[in-house]
Amino acid sequence: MFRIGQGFDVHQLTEGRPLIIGGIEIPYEKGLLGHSDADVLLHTVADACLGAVGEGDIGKHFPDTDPAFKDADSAKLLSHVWEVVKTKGYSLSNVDCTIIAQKPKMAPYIEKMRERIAELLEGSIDQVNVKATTTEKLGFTGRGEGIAAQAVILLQKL
Ligand SMILES: Nc1ccn([C@@H]2O[C@H](COP(=O)(O)O)[C@@H](O)[C@H]2O)c(=O)n1
Ligand SMILES: C[C@@]1(CO)OP(=O)(O)OP(=O)(O)OC[C@H]1O
Repeated sequence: MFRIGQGFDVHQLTEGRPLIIGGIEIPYEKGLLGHSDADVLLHTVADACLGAVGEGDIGKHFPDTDPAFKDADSAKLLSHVWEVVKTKGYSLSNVDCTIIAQKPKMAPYIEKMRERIAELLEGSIDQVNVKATTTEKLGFTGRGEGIAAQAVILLQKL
């Protein structure tokens, strides 16, 4: 039995924060703003996982009003979500993600992101795809005001 889920997330770019995407710190003049470390890609994957198993979204599991999640490592949040998925009897078939960012260039970091996501979802790198696109300078991503990410995941019953 298969279950599909999709995720979408956006965080604002601001000065004075590290840029962490897919569990990887990327050298850049700005970082993403959030209650947690604001890892837009791991949040998106977590939401896709929760969607696939009908468990709501990360805001339900980790409220942004809870001080426990202030500056939280999103890898830990995704690991917790993955435990929920496993408890329901599912394993990873594959996940496909897109980062939407005008800058910086993601290409040098994509393989490391795939490795980290595969590790967190207890799969192999060939089960994880990460892409990046600009929006050709259009919209909030194109103006460099924020970064968005989306993901589609397929889970299979163990
Ligand atoms: N932040 C980004 C955006 C894009 N890339 C890579 O560049 C390719 C071309 O992007 P377009 O938006 O012009 O289609 C894209 O396919 C990615 O390989 C990137 O590394 N980082
Ligand atoms: C991750 C959480 C944790 O408090 O906070 P944020 O970093 O603000 O990220 P968001 O994508 O808005 O999701 C809400 C929260 O679950």
